[in-house]
Amino acid sequence: MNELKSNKWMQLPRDVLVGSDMLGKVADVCSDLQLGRNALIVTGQKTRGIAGIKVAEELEETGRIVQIHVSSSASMEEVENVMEIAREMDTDFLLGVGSGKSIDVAKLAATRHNVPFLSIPTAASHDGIVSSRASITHNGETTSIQASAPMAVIADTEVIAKAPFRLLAAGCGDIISNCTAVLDWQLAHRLQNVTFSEYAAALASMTANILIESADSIKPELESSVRIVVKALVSSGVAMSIAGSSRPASGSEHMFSHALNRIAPNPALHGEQCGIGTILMMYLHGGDWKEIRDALRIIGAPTTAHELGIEDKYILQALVESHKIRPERYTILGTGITPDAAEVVARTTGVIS
Ligand SMILES: NC(=O)c1ccc[n+]([C@@H]2O[C@H](COP(=O)([O-])OP(=O)(O)OC[C@H]3O[C@@H](n4cnc5c(N)ncnc54)[C@H](O)[C@@H]3O)[C@@H](O)[C@H]2O)c1
Ligand SMILES: O=P(O)(O)OC[C@@H](O)CO
Ligand SMILES: [Zn+2]
Repeated sequence: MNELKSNKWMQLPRDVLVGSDMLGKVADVCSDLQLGRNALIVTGQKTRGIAGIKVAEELEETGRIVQIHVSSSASMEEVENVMEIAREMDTDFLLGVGSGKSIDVAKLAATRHNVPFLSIPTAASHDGIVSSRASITHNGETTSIQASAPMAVIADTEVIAKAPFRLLAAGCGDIISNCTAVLDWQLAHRLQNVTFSEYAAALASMTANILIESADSIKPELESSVRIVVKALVSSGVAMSIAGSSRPASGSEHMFSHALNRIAPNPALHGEQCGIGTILMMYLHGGDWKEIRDALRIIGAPTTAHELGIEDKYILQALVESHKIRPERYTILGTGITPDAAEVVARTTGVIS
């Protein structure tokens, strides 16, 4: 079935807060959304101290009962653990406080337990902070599962600016990947009559282009840089909601990143891999891959396998196998590229040397 035809329900966050000291607004947001008394926070080992405890305290001050669960992985087992705790404490809502993994676990557990979910990222490393999808590992395979969109996104720019800059640069890679995702979507529309949304595609492309033009404003430890990136991630998330699919923000470059996650012994960050995937796939599209590479370089995101910390052989293997990741999603990779063609694209773009 056409992956987009059945999706006519656009789910968007109701409240989006981006700015300094926004963690202090969490109780106001819960009151605004009339969220009830029992709250379950899913956070990470590191991010518990960075934001998890502060969020719990803010909620407790307004008389709410709060439980914190520290999650170590984005696995289905963890989602089930969290659902069990949610049942036991009869939680009214969940909060994902931390990086992508904590947010995904909380998002899917909340969806399955049928309660609202708030997304409180401590890093702006990808657009999952706002999307209605959760990337969860099950039996060794990571799949992107449909979930409810967060009721609210609370992005504290002060907290995010203190996170390692590598995470913010990765978020930029995830946004820039909209460039090839939209080209792939247009191609699939022309060749396979896949449903295409002009609005979603225009929003996704515009978001990536604004970020490319602002590349020299993305600097470490600056809240103004964080604001640019978070707004772009929100915008990409809205594009996916309009489309009812990740199509406007995920094409062949994401398939390359997903393939690397399967193949490379130590994969890099999602957004870093997608950024390099965008250079490679833009070359295959015959587009301006140098513009993509230069923007990533200015930002300080990796543009080579060496900077990614992944051996050249895994890059080549991932390129050859990327088309198998999501066979129903037609992209520039078509039915796959040969090992020698993979070597040409990777060497010409300087991804491998
Ligand atoms: N749901 C979606 O639509 C979607 C989209 C893209 C990626 N993902 C998934 O998200 C996950 C990747 O997320 P990620 O890139 O955030 O990586 P991650 O969740 O592995 O986090 C990376 C590291 O950043 C640290 N961190 C976060 N905030 C910090 C801070 N303020 N200070 C110091 N350290 C901090 C974490 O502790 C962690 O060690 C993957 O599982 C991926 O599949 C989901
Ligand atoms: O559907 P996927 O490929 O998981 O993509 C979602 C998100 O990473 C897009 O930026
Ligand atoms: Zn992504």
